[in-house]
Amino acid sequence: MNQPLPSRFPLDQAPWGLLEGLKPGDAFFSSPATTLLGRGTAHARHTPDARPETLDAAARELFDTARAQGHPDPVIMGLIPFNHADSARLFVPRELLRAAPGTFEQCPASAPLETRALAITPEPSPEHYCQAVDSALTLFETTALNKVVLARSLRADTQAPVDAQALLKRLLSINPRGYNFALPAGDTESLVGASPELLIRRVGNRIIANPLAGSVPRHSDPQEDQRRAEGLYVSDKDLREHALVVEAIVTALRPLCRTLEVPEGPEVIATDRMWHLSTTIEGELADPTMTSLSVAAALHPTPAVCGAPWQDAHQAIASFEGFERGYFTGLVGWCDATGDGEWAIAIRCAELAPDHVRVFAGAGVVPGSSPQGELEETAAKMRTMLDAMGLDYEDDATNVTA
Ligand SMILES: C=C(O[C@H]1C=CC=C(C(=O)O)[C@@H]1O)C(=O)O
Repeated sequence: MNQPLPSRFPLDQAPWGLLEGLKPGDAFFSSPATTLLGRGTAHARHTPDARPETLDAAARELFDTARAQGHPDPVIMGLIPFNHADSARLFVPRELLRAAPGTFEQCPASAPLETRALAITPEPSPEHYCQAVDSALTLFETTALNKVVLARSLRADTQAPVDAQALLKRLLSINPRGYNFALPAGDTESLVGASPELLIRRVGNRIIANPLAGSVPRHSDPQEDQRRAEGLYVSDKDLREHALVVEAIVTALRPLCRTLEVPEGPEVIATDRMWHLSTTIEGELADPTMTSLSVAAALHPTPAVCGAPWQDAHQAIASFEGFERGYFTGLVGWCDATGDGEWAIAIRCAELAPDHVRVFAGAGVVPGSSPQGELEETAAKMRTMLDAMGLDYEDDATNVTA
């Protein structure tokens, strides 16, 4: 299922050429299956909330409006927030260009950006984060909560706006096989990232999900790096953390699917900075009219970004995390008028604003987690974006006394 999507659209040019055309206000999404550049906006909906029914209704309206105005084959691109109470941004681009996937590896290597930061502020502080993990560990003993994903962010005030196109080029040269994206996230903001995680791809009645959970930072020494990957395979804590995600996705997909293939155990995959436990689940939809967006909305948020049970985890995040996630740990992707599409989890990403950037990362907390371990995991995850922007930041170890 990682071969190019059978395209009903002409392939306009090589992927790299597509990226060269990215302008402020445009939307770019590349995956192992396709590359899309949405130029401008023909029709948009900023939904009042991100509940599945609201998203479905907004998508139907967008397709109807686009067709009524003469668009023969509209495609929706968009950002869906973590929180169901927040607004999603769905839009049909004025012009859509598509390229075949997979040739980013042959593209010229791009250097990291040289971002000048006036100040870098952790929001919340490392100390607050460690206390949040500690509070979650207490909840495991006293409530039904089994897992919660706790996140934090860094705000870097910048002298000049970070260039989304240059940042994407760098991300594609270090993560050519991931889900790389840049989409407008506000009047002057955009969300740019290199996610390793596919929530759902639909091609006809076939679907594929690729949840990740259970992680360890990579190491510059190849032997130690290998040792860490092997350790992840047998880490009880990480396998439990992973199993909860697979279980939730399988439970949500079963009623939607005629067939579902679930491997017995996870494999280990690498990004530039992390090793992750990964499971590829494939199935055949029972109702082939169900769109990629509807399937994504039915699954979101999985315990890879929220926790289990869902309501308890959501409550713990609202009580302990101390910042608004917005589109971070939401969804980014596209859906065409036949329902085919891809929705990746919006992680390993940064929000770019004219005078600052905000980088995010979260980590799954389960019984057996340690505050320091999760702090280090989130620091390592943030490095993908910090390195690409050329920003230096280390948590101040003296702050961290949970
Ligand atoms: C929430 C994030 O990662 C999720 C996805 C992969 C592995 C994860 C983990 O091992 O904790 C998280 O569930 C993030 O990267 O910010």
